[in-house]
Amino acid sequence: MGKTIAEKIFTAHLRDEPFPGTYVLDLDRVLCHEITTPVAIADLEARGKDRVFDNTKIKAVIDHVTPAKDSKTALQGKMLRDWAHRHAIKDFFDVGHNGVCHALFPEKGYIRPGFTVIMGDSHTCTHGAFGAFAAGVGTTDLEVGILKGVCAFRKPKTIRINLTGTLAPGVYAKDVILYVIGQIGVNGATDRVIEFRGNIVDEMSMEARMTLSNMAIEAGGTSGICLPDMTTVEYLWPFIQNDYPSKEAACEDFRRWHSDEDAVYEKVLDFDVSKLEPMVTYGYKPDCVKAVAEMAGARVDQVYIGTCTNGRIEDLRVAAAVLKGKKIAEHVRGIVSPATPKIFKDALHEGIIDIFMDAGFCVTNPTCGACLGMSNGVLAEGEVCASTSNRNFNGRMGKGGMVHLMSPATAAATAIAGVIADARKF
Ligand SMILES: CC(C)[C@H](C(=O)O)[C@@H](O)C(=O)O
Ligand code: SF4
Repeated sequence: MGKTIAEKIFTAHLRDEPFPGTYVLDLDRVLCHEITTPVAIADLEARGKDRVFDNTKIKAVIDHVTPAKDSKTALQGKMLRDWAHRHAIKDFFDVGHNGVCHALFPEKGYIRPGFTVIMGDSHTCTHGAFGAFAAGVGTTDLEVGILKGVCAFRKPKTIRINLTGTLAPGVYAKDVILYVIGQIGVNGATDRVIEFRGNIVDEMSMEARMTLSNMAIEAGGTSGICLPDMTTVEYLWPFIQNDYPSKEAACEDFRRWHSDEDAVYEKVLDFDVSKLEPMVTYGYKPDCVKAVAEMAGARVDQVYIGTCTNGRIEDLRVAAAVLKGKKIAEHVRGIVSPATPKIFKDALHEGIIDIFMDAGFCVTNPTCGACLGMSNGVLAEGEVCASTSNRNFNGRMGKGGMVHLMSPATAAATAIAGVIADARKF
């Protein structure tokens, strides 16, 4: 019987099977940020176990609120910083070098096909875009991961989602994933691995695949995996060029992680997305999804472009193409947070930052900040934000505030119009 990519990764990393169906896996990466890791660190310290399994496999960043906004966030940052220094964690990113974890770590080349990755963050599924098994975990698992480099998972049941057809101009990975979540629901993939397949995924850039995988958790998915191919090789090439004689050789090697033709899936879902239109959310759950056309005209107070979903250079390019030479509506506060310092610099050199600023946007340093309503753009009661992020829970960006999720193109058009708008009309 054939195996899925997740099953192959599990087999290759199996340390122990304490109960049937429960696999203890060796970890290639334990990623850390300043909101959840300090809790694990404090507990390890209290238990006299302030150790790390391998300081080269642990990567850490202060990203959620940075620079610190108050004493509490300053302490969270300090705890992570002191811990990273104490254990000589070389790949630790602080003010001036830091960015949103799920954009920064892939950009640094830390994620490879076939890897097992955990982090105390629900959007760890993003890294599945590289053909890795990447999952968000709670404090206890994070502690064990830090200490021993292992994590227990249940046998991976996989839902294969085939995305086929041709994406219409102005329709992006974000529209695809919003549509998929709208179709399968916020519990549609609970405790399941989603394997994204089909020509639409094959044709996507790594950035677009990360957008897709990023939101697997919004359908309950443990991980959202894309199969590694030449696009993966091209993205990783600066980091792997000494390991392979050629890109073709790397690509061939990555094929180890392809699901077998006769792999068994719990479910196979087919979506032809040729007729798909730009999508937007309307309620307080990510599966409350409608076509932008149906929501056009709904007023917004703020437009936020950034985050681990859509704060990458490709996203900023798309938004800038819509904004170029235009001004955002007077009543709209436009905020753009390039997800990493590299993205910020690239955007600067490409003239994208100029376009945003000339349009009336405020450009923040790379941080999660507004995405989870912690800094740099918290909403007031009753306010509405058009956002390129991944969560629209009630009060997510500020108590009493409402969030509409959308693509960077739709967000840019919405900023100009001051109401939800279709970028294809601009
Ligand atoms: C702070 C962190 C635990 C949280 C998560 O796990 O997702 C955050 O990144 C979010 O998006 O809400
Ligand atoms: S950008 Fe938003 S969703 Fe992503 S890790 Fe940060 S807070 Fe979580």
